[in-house]
Amino acid sequence: MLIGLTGTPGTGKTSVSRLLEKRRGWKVIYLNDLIKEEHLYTEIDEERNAVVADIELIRSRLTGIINEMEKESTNGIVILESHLAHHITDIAIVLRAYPPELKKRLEMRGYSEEKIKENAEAEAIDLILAEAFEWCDRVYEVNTTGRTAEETAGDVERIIDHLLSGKEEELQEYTPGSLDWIDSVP
Ligand SMILES: Nc1ncnc2c1ncn2[C@@H]1O[C@H](COP(=O)(O)OP(=O)(O)O)[C@@H](O)[C@H]1O
Repeated sequence: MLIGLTGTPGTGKTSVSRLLEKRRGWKVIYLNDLIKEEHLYTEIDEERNAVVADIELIRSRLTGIINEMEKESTNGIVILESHLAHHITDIAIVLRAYPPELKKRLEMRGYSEEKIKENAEAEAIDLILAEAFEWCDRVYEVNTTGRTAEETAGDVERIIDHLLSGKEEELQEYTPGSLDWIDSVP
């Protein structure tokens, strides 16, 4: 089963993925690294120090990788980790962080003022969540605010375990739409 773990940069996708790899033996594809390593992009945006991902190229490259990894992974779970994951997967778990807290996390990571502002504003308007609704069949939302990476990993683990056991009806607490942070960016 392929699960997209998405969310604005700084919400904790990488931290959570590393914890779940260790704890559960689930395979993780760190998509942003793969995009750069294998040039799965159309151009480099020098100004924003970012690349413009080629989603079609990524999709075709991932097909073979995912089939292989599902065979090797515990329970056949493959996590696609990236703020782009929801463009690829049918199931998306969207990590959220209250923008003022997100800003602090990104400051700790040495992001520029401009990139911090851009990401905090994207988080405030639910940008990734809205995209996930557009692209995915099933979307779950995990609020990481005021919690540790360990606790968030526990939330993601609980969602995946319920998907594996077919008990999605017990995942109401992760139903998207309860967060309204539109006025949270100073
Ligand atoms: N509840 C939480 N869940 C995940 N990460 C958290 C949480 N609280 C604080 N953090 C911290 O926020 C940062 C998230 O960074 P990272 O995992 O690289 O995010 P992303 O991969 O989404 O850009 C890490 O330093 C992590 O320790």
